[in-house]
Amino acid sequence: MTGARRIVVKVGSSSLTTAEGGLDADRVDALVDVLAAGRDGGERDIVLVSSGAIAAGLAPLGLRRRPRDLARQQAAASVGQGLLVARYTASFARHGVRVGQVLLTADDTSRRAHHRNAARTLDKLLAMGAVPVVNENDTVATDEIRFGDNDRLAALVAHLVHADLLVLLSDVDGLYDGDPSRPGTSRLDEVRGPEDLAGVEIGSAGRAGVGTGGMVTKVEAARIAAEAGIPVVLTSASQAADALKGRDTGTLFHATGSRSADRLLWLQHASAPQGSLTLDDGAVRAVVERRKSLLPAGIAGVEGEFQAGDPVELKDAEGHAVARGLVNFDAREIPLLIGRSTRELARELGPAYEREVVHRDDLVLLRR
Ligand SMILES: Nc1ncnc2c1ncn2[C@@H]1O[C@H](COP(=O)(O)OP(=O)(O)O)[C@@H](O)[C@H]1O
Ligand SMILES: N[C@@H](CCC(=O)OP(=O)(O)O)C(=O)O
Repeated sequence: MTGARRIVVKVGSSSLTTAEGGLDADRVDALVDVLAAGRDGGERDIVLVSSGAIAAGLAPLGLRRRPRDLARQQAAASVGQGLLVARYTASFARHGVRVGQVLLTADDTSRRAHHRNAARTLDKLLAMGAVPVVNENDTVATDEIRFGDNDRLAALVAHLVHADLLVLLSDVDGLYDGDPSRPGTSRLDEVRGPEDLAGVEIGSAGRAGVGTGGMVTKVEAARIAAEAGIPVVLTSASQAADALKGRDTGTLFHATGSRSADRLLWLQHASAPQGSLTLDDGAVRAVVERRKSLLPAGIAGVEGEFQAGDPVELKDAEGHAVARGLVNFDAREIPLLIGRSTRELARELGPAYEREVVHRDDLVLLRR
C-alpha cells in the first residue's frame, strides 16, 4: 500500500458534518491536512470523492434533515455543493494546492465519449498538480441515471483513473461482523474474498439523516474495486493518515481480480437497465459463447421504454438475464427489426439500420 502512486479517497457525509447538520469546517480542514501530506509533494496523485453536498445544503435552506423527495435533495445539493467546494478550495489553498470540481453522472462512466472526456480531464488535473474533488452531479441526476451513492461512484472513479488503491473513509473504523453500535461485535482486519463475508451482518442504514447506504454500499464498492484489481482500505476519517501511509488500519479488501475493459464496469455493477430484449437460443449462444454482437435476427421480444444508448438486459427464452448492453435503437424501433437480417433491413429502411442492436464492445456477460 505504501507504494500506491495514485489513490482515490472517498469521504462520506457523516465525516464532514456537525451533529447539528451543516458542514464542519474543522473536520474538512483535518481531512485536507492529511490529503495534502499524502500527496508527498506531488509524487502521488490523490483524487477525492466527497459526499456532503446534500448535508451541507440542509441548514442554509432551513431543512432539519435530509428530505425524502428528489427535488428537495437536488436543491439542497445545489446549495451545498458550492459551499463544499468553496471549503475545500480554501482549505487546500493553505497548502498551496488547487482543487478542481468534477461532477459526474452515471452516464459519464459508461458512454464512450463521456467516459473518455472524464478520464482525460481527471488525468489533466492530476498532471497539473490539482486535486480533483468529485461528486455525483446531484442537481441533474434523476433516479434513472443516478448512482445514488458515492461509494460505488468512488469504485468506478478508481477504475477510471487507474488508481492502485481506494480508501473509503466513514464514521466507523472498518467493517464489523455486525452493527458496531452493538456490544460484542468485532472488526474484520482483512477480506480476501466473498467467503470472508459469510455471516457478516451488513447494515443498510447509517447515521439517521446524514449518510446513505450504510455499510452495504461500501462493501459493494469494495467488491467492485477488488474485482477490478484495486485493493480497498475501509476505515474512519480520523485514521486517514495511517491509511495513506500504508499502516495497518481498518479493513483491507484484497484485490481479487484483474483490470477489466474500462467502461463496462459501470454497466455490470451500477446500471439500472431501462428495459430488456429477449433473445432466441441461437442469439444467446452467439452472445454468451461466441462473444458476438446482438443482431436483429436473434431478437424475439422487447420490453420497456428505452432510448438508443441506454443500458438494457438481454434475456434468454426462459427470462433469465444473460448479459447487459448499451442498445443502439430506441425501444419503439425494435418491433420493426425483430427476426430480420441486417441486410434486408438496410435495403428496406436505409444503411442506418444495418447496425448491431447491441455491439459486442458494449456488452457484459452476467454470471450465472
Ligand atoms: N457491519 C457493519 N460494520 C460497520 N458499520 C456498519 C455495519 N453495519 C452497519 N453499519 C453502519 O454504517 C455506517 C456508515 O454508513 P454511512 O452512514 O452511510 O456512512 P458515510 O456517510 O460515511 O458514507 C456506520 O456508522 C454504521 O453505523
Ligand atoms: N452525492 C451525495 C452523497 C451521496 C452519498 O453516497 O452519501 P454518503 O453515504 O455520505 O457517502 C451528496 O453529496 O450529498
